[in-house]
Amino acid sequence: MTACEPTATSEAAVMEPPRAGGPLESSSGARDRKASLEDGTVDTANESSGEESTGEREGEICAHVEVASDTEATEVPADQTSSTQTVNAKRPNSLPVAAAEGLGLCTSQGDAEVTLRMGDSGLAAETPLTVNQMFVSAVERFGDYTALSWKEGEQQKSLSYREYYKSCRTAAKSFLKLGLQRYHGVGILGFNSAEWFISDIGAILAGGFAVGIYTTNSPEACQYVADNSKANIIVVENHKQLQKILQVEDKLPHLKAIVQYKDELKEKRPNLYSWAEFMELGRDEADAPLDAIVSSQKPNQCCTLIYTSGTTGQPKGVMLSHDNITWTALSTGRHVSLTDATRAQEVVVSYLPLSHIAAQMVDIWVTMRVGGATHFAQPDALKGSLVTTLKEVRPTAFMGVPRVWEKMQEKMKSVGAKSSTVRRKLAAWAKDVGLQTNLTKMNQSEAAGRTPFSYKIAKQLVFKKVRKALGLDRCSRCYTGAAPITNDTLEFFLSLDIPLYELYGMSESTGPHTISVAEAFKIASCGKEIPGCKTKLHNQDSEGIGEICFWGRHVFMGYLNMPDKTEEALDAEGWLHSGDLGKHDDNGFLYITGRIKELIITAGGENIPPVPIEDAVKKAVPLISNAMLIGDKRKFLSMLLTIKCQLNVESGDPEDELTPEAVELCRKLGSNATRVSEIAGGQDKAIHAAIQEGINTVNKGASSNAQRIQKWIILDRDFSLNGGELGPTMKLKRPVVLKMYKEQIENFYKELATPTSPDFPLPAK
Ligand SMILES: Nc1ncnc2c1ncn2[C@@H]1O[C@H](COP(=O)(O)OP(=O)(O)OP(=O)(O)O)[C@@H](O)[C@H]1O
Repeated sequence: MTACEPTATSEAAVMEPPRAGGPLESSSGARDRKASLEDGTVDTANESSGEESTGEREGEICAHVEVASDTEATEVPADQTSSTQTVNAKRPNSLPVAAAEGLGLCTSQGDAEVTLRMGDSGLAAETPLTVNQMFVSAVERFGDYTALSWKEGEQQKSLSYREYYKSCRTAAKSFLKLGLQRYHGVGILGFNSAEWFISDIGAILAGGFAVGIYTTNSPEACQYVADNSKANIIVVENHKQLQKILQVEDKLPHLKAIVQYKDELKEKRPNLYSWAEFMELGRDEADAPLDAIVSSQKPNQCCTLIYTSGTTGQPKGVMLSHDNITWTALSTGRHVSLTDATRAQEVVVSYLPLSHIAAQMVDIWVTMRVGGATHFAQPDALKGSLVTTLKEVRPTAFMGVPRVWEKMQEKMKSVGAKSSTVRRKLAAWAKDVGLQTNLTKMNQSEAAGRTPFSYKIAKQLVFKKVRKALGLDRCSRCYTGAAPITNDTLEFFLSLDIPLYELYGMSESTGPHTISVAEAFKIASCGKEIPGCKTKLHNQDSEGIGEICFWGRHVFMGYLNMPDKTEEALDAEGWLHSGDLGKHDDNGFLYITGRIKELIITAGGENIPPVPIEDAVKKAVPLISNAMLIGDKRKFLSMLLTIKCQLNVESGDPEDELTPEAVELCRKLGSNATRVSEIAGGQDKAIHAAIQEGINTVNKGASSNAQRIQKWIILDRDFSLNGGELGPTMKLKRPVVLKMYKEQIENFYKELATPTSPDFPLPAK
């Protein structure tokens, strides 16, 4: 397809993908990574529908941008038009590279339009839709099906698709009445709930941006997001979240109103509304102004901002277009073969932070595409109630970030450790059978298809019971993603006949880029691209490892008001550079091998990916909860370690008390410690010796002296979400940890002599 694809409301600018390493690629000079592309070190494994990129296409792109700029037809209320009119003016693209080459694939302006990356066949060629169009279609097909459900006390509540849509429209009218302007944010700060979804979609229908704010954000971090997105309205969950906004309210010039969706308002303030008051505002408003806004929206305009959690620096506002969302939901649903509600309704449990794209995609958008039902977990889901909810709801698909699966694994192990010898032996036998059978199936060897009898027995005696105990007995698809998971956890669940299908992507790719599925599953691989997307491995080394780059309609529009960062992320042809390293196997399965964005480059110039070393240490010393390797611009490597401890049930904060598993491990090592403080102080010789031994083992496997850990320290508190050391997907926020433990780190490097022995004896205190 080389022409604009007309949509129900407008024409959206479109573009077909460039061929990896094609002529356009070499036309940019500015970026380092281009040089190696020109060397021809490009993987084209997934180019089946790749088109030759030509100079003519550049011309086409310009033309399409102009078409897009000329197609504003619908009349929109006066206070909604100003930004849109700016779009219609032939504004130069904000990016120097884009401007120079006439590309319209990206922008850093919230009110701009981009060229859609249409393909000429298959899903990539599907007609682009706005969020409203997708929702209307869902209501037409699944109007009376349950869309959202939740528990209030002992009562079960729900909304059908028809009611859900109506509520979103009412919320949209209320937002407009409160003064929401086009392309301004509606911040949403709270735990997953129907109100969260309704605020999100209401904001989009009203022409604003839906902007999730992490509940763990400090007042200042909330302020940053609200200010950056020019939020006119902030929707908060409760009094606690309200206090954060009130603390920074004076510094938010665009803020007009705050809405609190749970609990009674504890105080009266002008422009503070309860949820009921808020919905009342829009209840009797006329339809016409909202309809005019909705029909003026185009698929290639921004509707959602996802703020990155800052594992690699200052949070950035990832601009997602209507098409990014509606198309990615379509492609993902197809890829994982979700069932349409008219045949059997899919059910998911919503509990992961909704300000993250993974949760939004799964809980809101993919589920809507197939008419599925989303059930809201309790706010204390991650503090322990999740499994209870899972057992009540029995989801058909379930997504957990690695930490969720690790927690389940730890819990199951500690329960298993307390069971009788016979039960333990039975479980060990069943797990062995489960692992072998699943690995055989995975490798599709000769034996595939012939399920051994022992597997059938293990399934009856163990696997079915485990699934039931986890609430996963109806769940044919269990996913992990958004952060790296260890092989240990993958194998643990595979041995229990629960294959974890891995999902890989970024906020900048509207969530998923690759997902493994039952029919194409390889342990430790993130699977293959969702249909209509392509991968390029940039600057490959001799092992075929290169930077993973994405192409497709899931690639974001750009970072809001950050042209430089946008230009860093997207090359001149529009390939999204992930900053992750990966390789393909012969069958096109993608494996993530590291993150360029967290590579340690020592003072000696050695490039060291920290995660494999950190994982190896955690494996060698199971007592360790988190490990962070230090060594960037340093003469040798050192490591910060934390110990597995209990979490406070209320706050989720790490406590001093060790987990039962950790206490037992200490016993085995000859220590009576029950608290982190007894270990962190350095007085527990047995534990120190065991950690040193584990580190020595890891050091022995190091490929060079520079890759050996020379010093380490046990910190007195585990890393946590609340503490700020971990992001919402439990990825380490390395810059935060570096800052928090600056003193301890400096102590590592104070000594004059550089230790080089792999058995460097004493840990720093
Ligand atoms: N299955 C996976 N395996 C390994 N790493 C993954 C996986 N899925 C996602 N990631 C990592 O997460 C990154 C995407 O993170 P995301 O877009 O969610 O941003 P974030 O958590 O907000 O952090 P940041 O602030 O670094 O952008 C990927 O680039 C990759 O490094």
